[in-house]
Amino acid sequence: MAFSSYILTAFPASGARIPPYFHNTDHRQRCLTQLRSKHTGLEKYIFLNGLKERDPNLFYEVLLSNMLEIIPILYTPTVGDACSNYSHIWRRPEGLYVSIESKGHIRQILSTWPAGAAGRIAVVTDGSRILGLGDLGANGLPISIGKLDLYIAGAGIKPSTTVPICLDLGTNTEKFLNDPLYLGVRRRRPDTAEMDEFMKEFMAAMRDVFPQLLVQFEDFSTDNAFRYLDLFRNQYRCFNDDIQGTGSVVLSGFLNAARLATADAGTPLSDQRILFFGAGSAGIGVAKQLTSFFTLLGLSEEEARQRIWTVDSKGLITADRKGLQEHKKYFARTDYQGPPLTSLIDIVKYVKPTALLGLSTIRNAFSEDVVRLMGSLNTRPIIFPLSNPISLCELDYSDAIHWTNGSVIFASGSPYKPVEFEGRVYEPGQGNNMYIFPGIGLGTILSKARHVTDSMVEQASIALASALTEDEQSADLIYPRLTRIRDISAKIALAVIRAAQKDNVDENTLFRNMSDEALLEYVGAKQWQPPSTHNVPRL
Ligand SMILES: NC(=O)c1ccc[n+]([C@@H]2O[C@H](COP(=O)([O-])OP(=O)(O)OC[C@H]3O[C@@H](n4cnc5c(N)ncnc54)[C@H](O)[C@@H]3O)[C@@H](O)[C@H]2O)c1
Ligand SMILES: O=C(O)C[C@H](O)C(=O)O
Ligand SMILES: [Mg+2]
Repeated sequence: MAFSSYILTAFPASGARIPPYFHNTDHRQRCLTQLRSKHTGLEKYIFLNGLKERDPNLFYEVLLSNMLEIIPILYTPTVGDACSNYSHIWRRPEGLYVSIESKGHIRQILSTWPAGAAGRIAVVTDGSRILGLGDLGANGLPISIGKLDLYIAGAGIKPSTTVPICLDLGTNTEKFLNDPLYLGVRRRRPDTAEMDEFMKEFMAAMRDVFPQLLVQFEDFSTDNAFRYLDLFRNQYRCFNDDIQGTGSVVLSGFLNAARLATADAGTPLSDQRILFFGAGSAGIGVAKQLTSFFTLLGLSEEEARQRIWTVDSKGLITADRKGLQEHKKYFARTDYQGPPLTSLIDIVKYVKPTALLGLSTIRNAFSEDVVRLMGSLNTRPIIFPLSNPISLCELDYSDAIHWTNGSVIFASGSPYKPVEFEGRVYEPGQGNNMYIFPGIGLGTILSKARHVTDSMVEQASIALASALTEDEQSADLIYPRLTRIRDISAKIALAVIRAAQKDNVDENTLFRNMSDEALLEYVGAKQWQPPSTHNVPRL
């Protein structure tokens, strides 16, 4: 709906109440000025939320033309504040809550969603590990909404086909249970048996109500993230963003980073030694995906595994450790003899990594001595502090540049600003799954892939890595600039569709005979654009 017709619908007989020169002004600019007048990120988030409610098309138009400014508000880092405070800032219903108390009649709850069978993509969280902020319970909904805004802005998914969902299964965070304004059910989280029953009913009901839906699991605590991905990935059209999306985006950045590092050092690409600090769903998801970096170069799975080391809160993960969680076993080292290695600096001295990746939620864990050591071991050290939001990031960009004299190849999970050092401006990368999931979603939806296969995720990664322009390459970037995300998502979608075809999971086989060029054009044409509002001033 154009803005002027929106005004007339929202305020019948408002003709005379619209200021006489309103149409001579650019209302998008007015919105931006109002946004910029807010002092805190949370106030900006609340303002944007109100704008979206008043006029969704205008909201998306403003978002699309100001992505660099607005994405960090709707998404990491500010969405972290929005989640932490959601029970207090809540203003209106904007997503679907499915409560554990609805077990037995989940289908009826899902059927209340207005778009019904039109739903194509749902982001589902249970709020148990929102970013690195822990168990936020029913406050987790904004993460689903923020991801879907990226689907809309970044891939051109039609807003009315998106379904943001928060599963309200209780919380183990005492503070919320004692907060009179807390919006969720007041109970602790269920045990595995009760949660399994709930999840199985939920997924079956989702398919009944939304037959064409792709489900993105988001920010489930690590054990459940792996558990439900394993349980459902061959049965439903679904994927886990923290495991697979993050794996894919980091592989992509790593392909470009390793090329840069080895070109400068004159060493073989396959000589990479990768150290993971943090071994949860994200750390292990990325580590598994990074084995493809080596297998794509012709190494065996076993050789790839040997080039990866993992660290958790107890130190270097070794196979002899008692009670090791299942997901940590694959990368547990069998070749380390000696007392447990617990401090990061000792681990770096022992491993001599070419790359250090952080998915630990520990702020500033990459201390000056660690970063300087990485700089002395490598001509171009690869350091990716990937924990979100920024308040939990392992290393600030400015420190990374200063402590390595500008030699670092850097990507963080949340955005940093460029840094000037000794007369040169350095641009950070953002290694965030937001570059990948919109394209994976778009490709999966268009091809109606029955499942999201490993090769769809891997090809998405390669497509992203190959999307750098000459200009971006000459600036030493490892990810494309975010302003190009729509084009990039279309290219990723193309790669995902081709992989779905190879794996024979594409229910829509119409694209099989189309050339890449024609298919890319088709995908681009499918991307939703907000209908332009009244914005061109009539002067
Ligand atoms: N950049 C991205 O796109 C992206 C994607 C997904 C997750 N993440 C971020 O990754 C982080 C981790 O997510 P997760 O789901 O794996 O969480 P998690 O809680 O399961 O994992 C955290 C890991 O860090 C380890 N750890 C904790 N304290 C430590 C310490 N003092 N020293 C060493 N290791 C320590 C834990 O043992 C665990 O293995 C979060 O901050 C999340 O926001 C980023
Ligand atoms: O949400 C993000 O910014 C990335 C990722 O999914 C995370 O959990 O941190
Ligand atoms: Mg996440």
